Amino acid sequence: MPTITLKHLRKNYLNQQILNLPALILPNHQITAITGPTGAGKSTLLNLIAGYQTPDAGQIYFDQQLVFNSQHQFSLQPTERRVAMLCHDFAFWPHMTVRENIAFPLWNQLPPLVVKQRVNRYLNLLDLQDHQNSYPGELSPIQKQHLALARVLATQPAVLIFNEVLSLGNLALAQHLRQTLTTLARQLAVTTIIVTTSDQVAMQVADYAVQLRQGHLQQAGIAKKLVITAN
Ligand SMILES: Nc1ncnc2c1ncn2[C@@H]1O[C@H](COP(=O)(O)OP(=O)(O)OP(=O)(O)O)[C@@H](O)[C@H]1O
Repeated sequence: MPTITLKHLRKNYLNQQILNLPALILPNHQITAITGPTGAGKSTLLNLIAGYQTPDAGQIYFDQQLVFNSQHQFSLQPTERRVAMLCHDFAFWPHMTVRENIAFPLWNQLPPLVVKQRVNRYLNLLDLQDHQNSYPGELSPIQKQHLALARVLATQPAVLIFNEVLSLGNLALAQHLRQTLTTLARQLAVTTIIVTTSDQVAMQVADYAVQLRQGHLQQAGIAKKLVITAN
């Protein structure tokens, strides 16, 4: 897990400042939660870290490696940052089997035998062996969650990010996904950043928590010591 260091990070939309973080360090804990009410800037921060959006100013480091610097217009692509996002809508390839969905992102990167071994490992981990030749449309909601996790974990990212705010359609399903994700992240030692509106969720699942309010840092520290504030 890299320690993620943000310096003088700013993001505007239409001349309105929506994120302003003079200095923030996300230490190399296993699970970090970014929390705060709607509009606090959580998704924006996640997207800036991942490289899906570009800051208006500032620098981002993963450990000592510079991944973004506004002064030199330098920005590593998300794949170069080895950041992967667990998609809330899962976005499977419907015409590919479960096995093919997990293998597809690996085909251009690894030799066929390694892909096969990697896919077998994650099929086993997520209890999907018996469904490897099924199509995503034939899976239960829980199995779809497991496929989404297997597919993203099989890429072995340096940082896995998940915006659970976008996926709260069904509370029981959302809880299952959060639980499975955090259990696996710890078991596999995958650094994970979860975005949530709930301070309670942050305290339950995370090691470190960053709380935002209106684009500013409210608190950052050990998740269990987060001071819960009214939204
Ligand atoms: N593409 C955009 N254009 C204009 N304003 C935007 C855009 N994206 C986000 N914003 C604004 O930036 C602010 C922060 O948005 P952001 O989505 O990062 O907040 P959030 O904390 O993730 O909220 P939520 O919990 O609802 O997802 C909000 O006021 C939002 O309206």
